[in-house]
Amino acid sequence: MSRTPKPFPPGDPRDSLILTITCPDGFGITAAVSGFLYSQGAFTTEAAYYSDPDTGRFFMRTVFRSDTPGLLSANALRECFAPLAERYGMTWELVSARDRPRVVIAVSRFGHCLNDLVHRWRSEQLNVDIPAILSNHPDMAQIAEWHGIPYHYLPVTRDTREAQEKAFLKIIEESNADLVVLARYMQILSDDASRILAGRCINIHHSFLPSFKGAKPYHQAHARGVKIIGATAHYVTSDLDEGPIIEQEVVRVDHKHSVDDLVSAGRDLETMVLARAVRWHVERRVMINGTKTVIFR
Ligand SMILES: Nc1nc2c(c(=O)[nH]1)N[C@@H](CN(C=O)c1ccc(C(=O)N[C@@H](CCC(=O)O)C(=O)O)cc1)CN2
Repeated sequence: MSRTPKPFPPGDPRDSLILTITCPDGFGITAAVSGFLYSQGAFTTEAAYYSDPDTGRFFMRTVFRSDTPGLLSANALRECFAPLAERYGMTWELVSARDRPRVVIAVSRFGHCLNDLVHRWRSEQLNVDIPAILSNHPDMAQIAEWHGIPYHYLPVTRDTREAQEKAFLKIIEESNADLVVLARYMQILSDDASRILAGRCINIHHSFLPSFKGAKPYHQAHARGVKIIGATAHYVTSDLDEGPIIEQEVVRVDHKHSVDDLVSAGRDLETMVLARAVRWHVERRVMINGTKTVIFR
């Protein structure tokens, strides 16, 4: 099939398919994938690769138009691509940019991250659906009600922790959630919950990890006399605040800042960092690489 090199007419970027791949590194991977896409009549609009010398893993993200003449459907492409993927030991995913991941948000008493994410959803900055908001406090119910999102108040005490988490997970399952966001949700998930949600639960920690893990990081930072504070979005694992980091941001502080001043200075960092992490995750730009991540921004 001969084609004169000419650009494909511009269209809606949401009429695209996103192929993400990770596999053991080696020769010919990009050629094999690009050759496959070319043979299928795909018009590539974005491609990124990373070869990690430490882990010997290769990472690839390719975006191509889904509306080129003769291109197979996503399901048919998946069937055709599977043998090649098998040959290279690929872990891969092919999704449509039009897909709207279902995101359940969990919050406790600080609503700035929740409010920011819901606003970004409402203003179509985030191509997601939010089927539920969960909380161990009633404080944020009005935000949910205003936006017509079901709010599940799941109070927790030391004695009810196990039952509360069971209810938490049941709502996530019944919501068919693709992603869970802990938007300042101040409860530690059990090892079981962390395993169930592995790779699809993002937490915003209000410090520049690995400094000041755990509870009250601003109090810890103030006591230490730090000159910067930060926020970190990371995947949740059973090791508290040690999951693969997705995004971080920092701001300068000094001796004049009280703990409350640190909390205020950190608030906008937290919302910005979490919003970036959620957007990159739903756009399939984040790939887990052992204890770290590769981010194709
Ligand atoms: N399994 C995991 N669960 C959670 C993680 C994680 O990385 N792995 N991140 C935390 C968020 N977090 C800091 O960002 C955090 C939240 C809560 C605590 C904590 O000590 N909580 C106390 C109760 C506090 C309260 O009721 O106000 C507790 O759970 O006993 C530390 C760090 C979210 N979960």
